[in-house]
Amino acid sequence: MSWGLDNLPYGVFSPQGERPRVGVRYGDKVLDLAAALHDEVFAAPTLNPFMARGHTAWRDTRALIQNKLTSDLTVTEPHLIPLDRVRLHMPFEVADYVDFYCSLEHASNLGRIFRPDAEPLLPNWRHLPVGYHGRAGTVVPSGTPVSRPHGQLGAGVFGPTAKLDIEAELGFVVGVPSEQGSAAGAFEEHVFGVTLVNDWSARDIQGWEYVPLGPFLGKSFATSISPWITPLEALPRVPGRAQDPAPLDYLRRRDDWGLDVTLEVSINGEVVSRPPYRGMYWTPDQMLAHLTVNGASLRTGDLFASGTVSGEQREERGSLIELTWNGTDPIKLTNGDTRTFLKNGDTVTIRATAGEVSLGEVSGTIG
Ligand SMILES: O=C(O)/C=C/C(=O)CC(=O)CC(=O)O
Ligand SMILES: [Ca+2]
Ligand SMILES: [Mg+2]
Repeated sequence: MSWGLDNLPYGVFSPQGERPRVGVRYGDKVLDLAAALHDEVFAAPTLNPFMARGHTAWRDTRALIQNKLTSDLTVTEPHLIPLDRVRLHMPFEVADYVDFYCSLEHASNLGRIFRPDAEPLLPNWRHLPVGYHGRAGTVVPSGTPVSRPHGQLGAGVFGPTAKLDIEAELGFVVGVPSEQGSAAGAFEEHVFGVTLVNDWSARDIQGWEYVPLGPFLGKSFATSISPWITPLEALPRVPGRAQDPAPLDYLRRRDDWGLDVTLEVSINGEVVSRPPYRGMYWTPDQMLAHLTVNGASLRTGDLFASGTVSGEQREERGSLIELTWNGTDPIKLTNGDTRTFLKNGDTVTIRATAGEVSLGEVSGTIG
């Protein structure tokens, strides 16, 4: 069965007329954890209090749920609610949101497009995972409509963006906070799980505003995440991609944190790309080490995303600016339509799987 015992992602749901609370997805049902486990932490309308409990509690709870769904199934059955009878909500309260730029292929493609006369990769790129601070307050759950942003598109030009784009990414959710000091080597201790991220981007606003401080209003209007947070334990890990030059010691990989996840991007129901996470140059443990190396502390609910996932092939690119080469080479859809950037009414859905494990989907319609 899909969404089986090896999957069990966490989310926040409410049956009609009832209060939002924490549940686990099992098949096409959601297990009401407060009722099934008699633990008030799951009566909260966000995952934050449970995520703050830490790695041992996460592991024990997962084992307990697996047990409730097998040997104790008759007792548990009444607490399984069909998904079509519930609403899904924002799964956690986002503390800070940071976005990295970890795909070598994506960074090279964007360099070629934005800076055609320079080397595609900037000199720092292979030495550190480049990132920027995003806007936590505009991270929204899947299904939230996305309004086309207005802004400056060039000198003296103001209007709606003509280059509304997507970025298919994985996001990592921090459960356990840290005091000032590096969290290098402590990924499993701090990071609770993984969500899907669509980092909507207005390329014309971005291209005009971003020098020299990086993305600002071109990306801060909305960032969508999937409703189910997949525990790290559910995800198959693989060795990270080889790195040249060898990174500094604080960025040295102490473990295999490559993740064998394949994303799938659809526009109006038609698949346009399948970006492979496995080939990402910088791995999640390196992002966490870099994020904290200056002493910055972590809070429960911090979200750090991988940056756009793009592979070597055209049909593996995780943004429209790459898929259409900044609009010069439109995508042809099977109904005869073409797309450069998004039109009003378009729905973009990003799904992801890791073997048998589904990470669900994040979807948004341009309204
Ligand atoms: O290279 C640039 O100037 C711009 C890069 C991006 O827009 C990418 C970004 O936001 C990070 C990512 O998603 O990889
Ligand atoms: Ca991004
Ligand atoms: Mg964004």
